[in-house]
Amino acid sequence: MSSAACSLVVATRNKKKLGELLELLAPEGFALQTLDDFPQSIEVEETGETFAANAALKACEQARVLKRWVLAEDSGLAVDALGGAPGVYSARFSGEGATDAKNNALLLEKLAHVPLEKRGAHYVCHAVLSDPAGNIRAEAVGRCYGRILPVAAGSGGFGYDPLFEVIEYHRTFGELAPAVKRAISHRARSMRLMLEQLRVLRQAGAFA
Ligand SMILES: O=P(O)(O)OP(=O)(O)OP(=O)(O)OC[C@H]1O[C@@H](n2cnc3c(O)ncnc32)[C@H](O)[C@@H]1O
Ligand SMILES: [Mg+2]
Repeated sequence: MSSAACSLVVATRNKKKLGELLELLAPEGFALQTLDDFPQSIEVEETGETFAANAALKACEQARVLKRWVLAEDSGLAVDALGGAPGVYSARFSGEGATDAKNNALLLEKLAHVPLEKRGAHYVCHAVLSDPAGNIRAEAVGRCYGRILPVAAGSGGFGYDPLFEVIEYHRTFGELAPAVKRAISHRARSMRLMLEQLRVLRQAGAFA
């Protein structure tokens, strides 16, 4: 499992997301590489209207270029009072030059007059595994439910985490320990389902 041809490329340009994915996948014994290992890796445009479509674009287009197995995910926040927005636009909610701080500020502004009991939201993570030819070989979806607080709490995680209060804990992912996020987040749930499929594929010799 140690040669480059056997390895799995975890494809994301978001360092915080990459950190979480590596922590979830690394203990499972796969030889993981990142886009930093491939100077020829491309920027994939997220032109899809669904998490599934964008995850497929990120995995399959990169796989065709790299000629490697590629795992990618598209994730985001769906807010009930905003009809599911920002959704697939979560990373670019505040437009050109968006940052986590600007996105959070815009979210608070849009929910300014929404009472606490109507601030339900959930994170979604849709993961896709592509083979080196660019064919989808596995998919998995994970969700995590909570609500958007009117004031940020904590500095852990990334993105909307300081505003996202997790239903099970009544704390935001900004406040909760990384180990909790690793156990119950949308990404954790998606990766648990993906890992089941990765193990089956590995057993069948797919990565050999
Ligand atoms: O596309 P890649 O390169 O993977 O990196 P990205 O940050 O653009 O990733 P997405 O397109 O999947 O958009 C995800 C956005 O959704 C939000 N998001 C997703 N998961 C999150 C999490 O665990 N905590 C906080 N915000 C999250 C955050 O704004 C992310 O930038
Ligand atoms: Mg993106």
